[in-house]
Amino acid sequence: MTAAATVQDVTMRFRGHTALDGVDTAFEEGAITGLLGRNGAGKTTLMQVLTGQRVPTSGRVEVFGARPYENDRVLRDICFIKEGQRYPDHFRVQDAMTAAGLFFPDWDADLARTLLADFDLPGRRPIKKLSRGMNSAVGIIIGLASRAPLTLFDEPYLGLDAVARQLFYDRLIAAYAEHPRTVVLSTHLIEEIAGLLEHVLLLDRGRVLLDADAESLRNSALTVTGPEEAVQAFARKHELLHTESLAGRSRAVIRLARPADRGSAAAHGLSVEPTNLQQLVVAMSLQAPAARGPRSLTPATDLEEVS
Ligand SMILES: Nc1ncnc2c1ncn2[C@@H]1O[C@H](COP(=O)(O)OP(=O)(O)OP(=O)(O)O)[C@@H](O)[C@H]1O
Repeated sequence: MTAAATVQDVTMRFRGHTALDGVDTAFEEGAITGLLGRNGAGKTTLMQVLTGQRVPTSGRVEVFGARPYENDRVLRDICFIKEGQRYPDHFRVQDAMTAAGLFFPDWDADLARTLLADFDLPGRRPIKKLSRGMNSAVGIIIGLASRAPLTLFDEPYLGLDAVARQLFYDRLIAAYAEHPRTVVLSTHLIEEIAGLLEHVLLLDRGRVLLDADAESLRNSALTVTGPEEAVQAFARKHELLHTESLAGRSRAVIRLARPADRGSAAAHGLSVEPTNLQQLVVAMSLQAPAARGPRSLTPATDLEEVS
């Protein structure tokens, strides 16, 4: 794979708190990666180090072959859309589009115009008078029309209704099909975006819990139901992520040792359903703390100033 961005053993400490803890990963060029994890898992922090907004305490970050910090050549190729994006007070919607057009070398003005109409955004209205959802739509339009080779959306939906979110997903796929680029999308609405993702990076308390392509993930997890003992016998051969039992029957989310083992659940007398991405992420995130034990406190000597 060709990586648009690589993150090597990156740790980011804030005062008394480790937001990223030895993160190793790579973002494949031309793929859509879902950056998932519970509140405080480190998603925004990872996006900040990728976009040169923060320098990690240790480790190495490269985007398009170079460090992103204060590197204009690299930063021009990155668009980072955050939740609740702020704009200068006097900006109208059209001013935000014009400013973005000046900044991004690959800006697609036609696409921006089409998207303004799609999202029903009045170009002349001051941004500070927009509703919360309309404000989010401005960011989404800039992200899509930037055609930036690395585009990151950090939970960009604040206040966006279901119709507008669907519009975002549809337009993202269309824009991506026309001009493939590297997209990183962080969200808690996992099932809504599951179908868009080619890769999944799941963080938990600053560490990578899962880094896998979406297709193999879909094939590797399943939910089985049956007599408690039969479920346990099956689970012992694989990885048990989550289980609930009632009156001698169990339902378990399992990560298979090998995708080919999928059929063997029926041989154990179990009924099988597919596990969706959200169930898998929830099961893995719930399991993680017990497996790892409590996070140790950061030594005082390692503290970093909080900005
Ligand atoms: N400037 C800062 N100073 C101190 N701690 C910080 C700072 N920025 C982030 N953190 C802490 O780092 C951890 C990771 O935060 P981050 O915003 O990256 O999480 P997240 O996965 O994006 O969460 P959410 O899904 O809630 O947006 C949190 O515990 C947060 O409180």
